[in-house]
Amino acid sequence: MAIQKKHGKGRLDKWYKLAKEKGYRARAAFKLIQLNKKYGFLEKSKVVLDLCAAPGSWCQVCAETMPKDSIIIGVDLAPIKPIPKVITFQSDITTEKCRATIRTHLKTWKADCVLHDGAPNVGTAWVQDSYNQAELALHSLKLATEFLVEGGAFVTKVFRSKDYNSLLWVLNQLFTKVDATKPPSSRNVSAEIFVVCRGFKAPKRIDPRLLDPRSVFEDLADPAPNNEAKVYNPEVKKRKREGYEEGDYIQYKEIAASEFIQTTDPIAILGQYNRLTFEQQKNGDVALAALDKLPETTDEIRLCCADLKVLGRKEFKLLLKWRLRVREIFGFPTKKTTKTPLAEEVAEVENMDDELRIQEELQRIKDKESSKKKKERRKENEKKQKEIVRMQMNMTAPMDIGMEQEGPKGGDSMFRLKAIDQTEALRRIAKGKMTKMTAAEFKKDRDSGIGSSGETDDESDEEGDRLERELDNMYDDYRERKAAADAKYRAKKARKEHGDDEWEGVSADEKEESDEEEALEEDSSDDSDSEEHGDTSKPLLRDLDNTPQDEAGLSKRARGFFNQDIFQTIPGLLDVPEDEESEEEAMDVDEEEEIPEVEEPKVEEREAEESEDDLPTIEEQKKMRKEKSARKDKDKAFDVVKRDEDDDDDWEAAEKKTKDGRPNIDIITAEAMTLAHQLARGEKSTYDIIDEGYNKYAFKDRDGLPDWFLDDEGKHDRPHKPISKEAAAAIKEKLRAYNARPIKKVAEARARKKFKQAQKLEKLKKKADLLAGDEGMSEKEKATSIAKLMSAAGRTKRKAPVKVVKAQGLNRGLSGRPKGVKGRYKMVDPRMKKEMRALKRIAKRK
Ligand SMILES: C[S@@+](CC[C@H](N)C(=O)[O-])C[C@H]1O[C@@H](n2cnc3c(N)ncnc32)[C@H](O)[C@@H]1O
Repeated sequence: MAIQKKHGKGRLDKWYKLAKEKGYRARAAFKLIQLNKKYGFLEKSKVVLDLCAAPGSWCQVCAETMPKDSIIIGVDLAPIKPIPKVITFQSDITTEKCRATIRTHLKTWKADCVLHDGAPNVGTAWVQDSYNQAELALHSLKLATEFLVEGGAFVTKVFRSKDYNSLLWVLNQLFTKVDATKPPSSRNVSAEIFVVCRGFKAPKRIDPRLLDPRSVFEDLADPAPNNEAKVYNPEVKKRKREGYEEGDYIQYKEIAASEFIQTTDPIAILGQYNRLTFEQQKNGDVALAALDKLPETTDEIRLCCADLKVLGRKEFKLLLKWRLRVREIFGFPTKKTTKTPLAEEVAEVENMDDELRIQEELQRIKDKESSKKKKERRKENEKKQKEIVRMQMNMTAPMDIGMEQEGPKGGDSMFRLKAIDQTEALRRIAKGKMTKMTAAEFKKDRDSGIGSSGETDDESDEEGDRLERELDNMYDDYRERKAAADAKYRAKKARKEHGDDEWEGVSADEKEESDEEEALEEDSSDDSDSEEHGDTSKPLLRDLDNTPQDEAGLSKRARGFFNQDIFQTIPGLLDVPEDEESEEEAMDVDEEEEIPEVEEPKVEEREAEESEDDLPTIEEQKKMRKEKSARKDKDKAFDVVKRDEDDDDDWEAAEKKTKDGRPNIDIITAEAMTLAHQLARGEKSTYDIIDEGYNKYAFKDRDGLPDWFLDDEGKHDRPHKPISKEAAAAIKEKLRAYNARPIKKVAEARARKKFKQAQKLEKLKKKADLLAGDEGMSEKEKATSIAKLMSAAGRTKRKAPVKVVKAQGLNRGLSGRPKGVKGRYKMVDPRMKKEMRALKRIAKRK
């Protein structure tokens, strides 16, 4: 593999050529393109500050990538040729002047992104180069902290050197995300690396030391770590032993043992030095003399101190222990006495401790909670387990173990599958897995030292199966009992007993299915109704039969049907004991009273209302027309009934479906009425009705017939049951009453009016009471004031007259206020006006 040349033509690599081709001023453009491709910070930015921008390829990329009308400011020591849409100026980014110029350009704006690709003049010693680079990066960071918006991004170039970590540490303090990367277009031979920092924290106050190169790269880059508490780590030792420090070319080094005692970084000493010496004469150290005399300074220790390079892990530990003991004797701070001797320097460590403490606390709470939950679960499981055993021994009913969930009315929940399903344990029972699961859980608990269960999985399985079977049986039982109480079911059963399974034209299977469906439907529908359930079937039966039946054996619905005038002539149909009847009457009256009575306006009144001023609005007129046509439709349907009065046979022609295809309920009701009438009068027996069911329409051979034919047949090929005159009259009456009812809107308006009047009256009453109770007034005064009050209340406020607007020309068919009309207005249709006048004329003539 050919090694890339750093100088001469070796520089002209593919990126160089590509940059030329694309018109970028430097190959560096691709570094930004690639960084942005990875982190996408440019697309989101509206303001960018490019520090050390010459010759300007990064500015070019920014102008291309950022949204239109973005602000791009480029600064460099060297001049930058103008770039469209980019502000450039010449300045040293480390100076105050540069900062002020940027401020004048940005005004009050903040940058979304600060870029720094600065490189100091290279060529001096490598160490110096890298330091300058790091320093320049720190300067750019300083500018970034001033101009960046919260959450903004900062991209800087650094060289991997000993200052790199310090810089990274500082960046991490100021940004939420810090990533170091080397884009593909950056030469491998180059030590440069790019750090992309996102989510600027924008702290209100930044410690100036954080941005001061001297503190960052001297103090922080190589701080004396507090290794007090650290256990010996050979890795550390190894790292420290690597090579020689700069300007440190002495191979053999020794240090006074007292230094080792006093230092905060004993591991560094152990790694860097060959010997810990006790030679006092040489050092004249009092501490060393004391140390030398200490009984803790054993021969073994002295031997270890003599040659540190040959020591193993065990010996290092021995020396560290000795140091701690001595420090205690000498009264130096140890881990026991103080946690952070360099509290000021390593303030972050303190924060870390806080964080750790919080985390520990959280973890402790979590553990406590989960153990509490476990305990509860275990208890619950134990309880259920016991109950299941008791149940198997017929000592208890399933609901005692939570199989039953109280319904909203404490209802019939024993077999409400949904409710059962809500109980996790029961879901498991239903699957026959509960005990298995429980056993497994118990086992798990037992393993973890919680709970106990002596059951095996197989036993649990058996139990589960048995429970499931029991539950199934009980459910079947319940359905049987419930269905038996159902009138519908009784009727079906009776049909079955007669061997009339095909009576309804349904196969036995289908019937069974529908029966089942019904049972399920009842299940759910009866849930809310029933009040009790369970061990006794009595309340269940009573609840299912909840449809109130009167003494005549009729349900409320049936009573409503037979209460129609048509049946009044039939003696004994609705006979009930007198007291009960009167009770019911009273109830009816009450019910009637509750509904606001709405009087039907007399024809004259209506006519009076339809004076010129009160002509219906367009909307009302439309509605009225609709209603009129609906009434006409009804009348048409009613024509059929009319015909009956002339000729009963015409009923044969009555259509059971209206034009829109819906069943003609009036005809059907009339048929039902007739049938009921006949049954009630004893003109027909149930047997006759069943017998009538066997007719030519009951059996149809549809095989091979086209759909259109079957459709047509379905519509017309039906039996037409007779309708009696009484039934027709009843329906007619019903329709008349229906037509006579005011439209909903009118009824509502009247009810509103009534309500307001009542409110007004209430107020008046109160006022009159107050006046009457006023002792300072004579009786006459009271009477006159009350009379005044009454007359004032009687006076209605005169509303501004309603303006009548004729709907014609442009106004016709328009909804909303017509142009140039203020206040209340009414749109009238002149055509409607004419029609109504004509109607009046005709009525007069008649
Ligand atoms: C690698 S070039 C920048 C290339 C640039 N990003 C581009 O795409 O065209 C490094 C630049 O840093 C500039 N520079 C170095 N020290 C500087 C300082 N203190 N203030 C301003 N610019 C500086 C140099 O003049 C040089 O032009």
